[in-house]
Amino acid sequence: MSDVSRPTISAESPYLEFSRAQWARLRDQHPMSLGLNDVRRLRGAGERIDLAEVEEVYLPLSRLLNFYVGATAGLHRVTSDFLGERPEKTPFIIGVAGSVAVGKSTTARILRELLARWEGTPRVELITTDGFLFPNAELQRRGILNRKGFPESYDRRSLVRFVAEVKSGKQEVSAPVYSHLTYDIVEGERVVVRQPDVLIVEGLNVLQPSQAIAGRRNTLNVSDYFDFSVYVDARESDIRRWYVDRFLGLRQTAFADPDSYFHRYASLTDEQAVDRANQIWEEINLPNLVENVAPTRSRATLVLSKGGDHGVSRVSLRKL
Ligand SMILES: Nc1ncnc2c1ncn2[C@@H]1O[C@H](COP(=O)(O)OP(=O)(O)O)[C@@H](O)[C@H]1O
Ligand SMILES: CC(C)(COP(=O)(O)O)[C@@H](O)C(=O)NCCC(=O)O
Repeated sequence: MSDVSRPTISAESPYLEFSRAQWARLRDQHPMSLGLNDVRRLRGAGERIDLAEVEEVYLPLSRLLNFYVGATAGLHRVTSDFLGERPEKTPFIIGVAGSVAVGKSTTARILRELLARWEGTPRVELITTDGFLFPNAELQRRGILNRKGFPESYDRRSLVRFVAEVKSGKQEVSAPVYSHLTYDIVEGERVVVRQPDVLIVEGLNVLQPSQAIAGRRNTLNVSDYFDFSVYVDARESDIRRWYVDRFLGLRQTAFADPDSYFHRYASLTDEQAVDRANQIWEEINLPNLVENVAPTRSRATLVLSKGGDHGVSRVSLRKL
């Protein structure tokens, strides 16, 4: 008879499958709760997320990640010993992937706050891959301005170089910045990362495998540097609804700003806005999800499957 308290293991899948209740129970086995400071930090970051969700899903995940960080540091130590080298501290790199509007940024920000509370990882930096999109002028030159978010819209070489430099322990590494307001790379602005304990790299395509390109020697992809990766998953119909809802909300916030690239959307009626959001979804984000993002799900170390209210209903963890 199967034990409902145990995760499901199947010979065909490389994952252990936890129901929400099974995952949440891990918290009791490894006592942990949010302190007042954690709650303050999360609230300060402006997340609308339910605290029970944080306690039951993200807190155990952050604890597990903290164990992985410790174990990976141990592996680096024995390797350095073996090679007779002086051990150097190597940042632990986490990738967060998934569709537009599935909640990658929210997940990444929560993990950042929670990870920073555990011993050994007080310095957690977060970078989003949109900073590595080509500037609009370059996308236009290549005829792919309507392909933002597709793999070819990114300067993948710069992204890989950025992560490789952080991982190699370089003192200061900087990345370009993307503005959702101007819909373009911000000229002259950089975000600087200084030897973090953990770097979270969040973006649509971060789990893409490297592709061997004839005549090119260095074909590594950013995923080759990950120590752990999370894929945030949900039904397409739910993600589309979250996308449309976010678009409707942006009319009162970002679109209302006269500097916004999409200022013209601020005056759309509800019906017009829903139509426009659905159109963008169907022409850009859905094809990208189907062709490029979803196929990378099976490469993740952990998959968070969400229900229609953003609550995580299942957690799949790759077996060791
Ligand atoms: N765990 C969550 N609980 C409640 N709302 C969420 C959660 N995650 C995301 N959202 C909401 O869903 C929308 C998309 O989330 P976001 O993190 O911006 O997605 P992405 O970075 O994948 O485009 C936003 O409106 C966000 O507030
Ligand atoms: C900027 C994005 C490509 C996401 O980039 P990411 O941070 O995942 O690299 C995406 O949010 C976007 O703007 N897509 C274009 C279509 C749209 O407006 O939804």
